[in-house]
Amino acid sequence: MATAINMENTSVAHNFENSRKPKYILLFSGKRKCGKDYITDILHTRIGDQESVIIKLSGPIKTHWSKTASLDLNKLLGNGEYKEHYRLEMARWSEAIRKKDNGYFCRAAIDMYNAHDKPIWIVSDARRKTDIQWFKENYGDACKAIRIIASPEIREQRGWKFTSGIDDAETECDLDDFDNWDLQIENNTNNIEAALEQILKLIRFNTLPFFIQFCD
Ligand SMILES: Nc1ncnc2c1ncn2[C@@H]1O[C@H](COP(=O)(O)OP(=O)(O)OP(=O)(O)O)[C@@H](O)[C@H]1O
Repeated sequence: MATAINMENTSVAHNFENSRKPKYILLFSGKRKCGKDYITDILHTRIGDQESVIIKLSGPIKTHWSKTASLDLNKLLGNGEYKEHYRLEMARWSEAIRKKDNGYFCRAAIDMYNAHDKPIWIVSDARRKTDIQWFKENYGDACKAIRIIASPEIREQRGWKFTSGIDDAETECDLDDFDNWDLQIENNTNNIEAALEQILKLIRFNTLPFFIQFCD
């Protein structure tokens, strides 16, 4: 699903201090090809564009890095040699930034997807404990951590193939032993209605008009 991206705004979260707090932040995580994009796209459609926005924490990394290192952003966004050539360097660069400031890419992504005035943020790719920690430190109980689980067989049917260096990397494994999920949902079948219902229940989203549901 196309999500509005502010490609021009590659500076980090100037608006952050003044931004309104969202009512809910749904932090999705799960192994590759478990269906994070699939479920969050449908959820976003169900809740609506006025009330929700999808935030990809990986979104700003390439834009920021291409600026910093004076590289061709379009080539980095593609699937060719160019991206592969710079992959490791980019990973090192982003890791160094994260070590200094674990909220850097979270704030940049919030800005990039123009999330500030949407009450529900759907973060589709939490990968590290520090991602969840940063949101919880800044937004408290508004945050709900959701783990999507699919069996290895189903993930393979969806195109996953174990790749050393990716599937055994920190980005893929850091949340494997996280034990504070607000919700864990299975996504092994084509029917995701029950899963959607559980997620919507978590944020008490129902068919009442939006302004009534979210009045304090
Ligand atoms: N419940 C489902 N029913 C039908 N197709 C699904 C379902 N869940 C996921 N898929 C399909 O499986 C594939 C992988 O899903 P998706 O891209 O959402 O996974 P992901 O977790 O975001 O993967 P990655 O971590 O690699 O980005 C997609 O083609 C998607 O349409």
